[in-house]
Amino acid sequence: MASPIVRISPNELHCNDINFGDEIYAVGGRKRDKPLHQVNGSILNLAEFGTVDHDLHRLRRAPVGRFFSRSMISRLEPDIKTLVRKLCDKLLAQKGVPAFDIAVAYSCFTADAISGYAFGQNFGLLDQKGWEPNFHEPTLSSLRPGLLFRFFPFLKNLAELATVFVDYLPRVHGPLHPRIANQHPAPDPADQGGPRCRAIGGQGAPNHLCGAVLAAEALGIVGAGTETTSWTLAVITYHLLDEPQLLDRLTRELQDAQIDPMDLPHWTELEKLPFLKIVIQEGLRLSYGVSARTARVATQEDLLYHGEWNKKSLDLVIPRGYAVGMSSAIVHHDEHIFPDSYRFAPDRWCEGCELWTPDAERGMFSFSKGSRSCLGMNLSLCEMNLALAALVLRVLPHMRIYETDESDLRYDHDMFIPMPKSDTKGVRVTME
Ligand code: HEM
Repeated sequence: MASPIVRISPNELHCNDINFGDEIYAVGGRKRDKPLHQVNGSILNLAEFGTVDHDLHRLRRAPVGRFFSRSMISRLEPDIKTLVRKLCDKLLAQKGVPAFDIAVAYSCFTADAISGYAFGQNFGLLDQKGWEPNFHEPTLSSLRPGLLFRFFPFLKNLAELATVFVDYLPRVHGPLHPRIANQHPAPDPADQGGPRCRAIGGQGAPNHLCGAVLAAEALGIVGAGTETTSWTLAVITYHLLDEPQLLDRLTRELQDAQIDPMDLPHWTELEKLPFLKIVIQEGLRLSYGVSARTARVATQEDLLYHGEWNKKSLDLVIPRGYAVGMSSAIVHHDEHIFPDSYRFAPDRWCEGCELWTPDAERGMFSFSKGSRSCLGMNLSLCEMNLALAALVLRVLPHMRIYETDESDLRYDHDMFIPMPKSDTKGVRVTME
């Protein structure tokens, strides 16, 4: 068995021990940078997501984070309910249409939700006739060169060409730039960067960066808010259709609670339904969120690791300045924490049930942990609770899996988000 701490490059360690997770992904003022090599893989260096420095990250996250609290998401809830109804109506109207990828359909829903919130006007992807264009493909295209950028970061300057080619970009990418520009006009040069720019870019953000900072933040939020939630919904949908007894059990729970899919209750009420809750939890576990190893650098303290290896005690000092990371795609398949880990088994989250282990909650890394954990968790939970309740009652009884098996969902390679095998045709379904 490999050591729980393994050196994976001259500057980085990988950790496979959940007991050390709270040290790596610390909170409470313990500073954690992101390694430069890691953020080099993203074109979002100006957004909070791609910010190396702990303090600058706090400065950038605070103004955006306010919009994603539970109370702010509750104010957004009526818009999400409207989109859920549109999604269900549109899926029901696909009767007789050739098989389509349900992950792409869900991506239209999540992209409309986050774009509407970010820009005040959504992309309208659920209003178009089919599922094309969508934000799915553009997101994958922007993630594809990530590894190349890590080693040759100067190549990222090519992304600047997007401004020149904005009119030739896919229809959903093109409007992004002008939309941001219109809503956030360039600041007065006398205004030291402008209040909005300072809020998002950090004190002292130079004027010329303002548009770029806002564009990076917008792209980060729309990108992060689209593919993650939609993939979790697709994974859950596949398993509910593949195992009808799970769908029956969830349907019964929703019916017993008298949930009306045309007049959904508050998402926080849905969250109280025990089976819905663990179905979502299990979907999050098997969709991983981010599969990449995301590392943190403790800049002000050495980290002391105390664990066990080969039945002997293992004590290590990880010097400050050194990157250490974990990956949900590995942790979520730790058989000590999640036995029979590839099986979709919601009951593993119920204390005392088959496959339950006391470490399960602590072993959940889908939204990451600590000061740089997912900013959009509440939005995502709101979307998933509302969408699943309506889909189960209205749509899934008419949906069938089409020429898709588990190999079309299973994690095959990492593109920051988890990717299935390259020749998959997606999680295809038909409507009857
Ligand atoms: C199932 C849904 C989602 C999952 C599993 C998920 C997962 C994650 C993870 C693991 C991270 C940390 C990445 C890292 O360490 O580099 C993250 C960060 C982030 N997520 Fe999510 N995410 C989800 C949905 C969303 C949504 C709906 C939004 C919408 C705003 C969002 C916005 C963000 C942002 C802005 C960050 C960067 C936070 C920061 O660096 O301070 N995510 N997410």
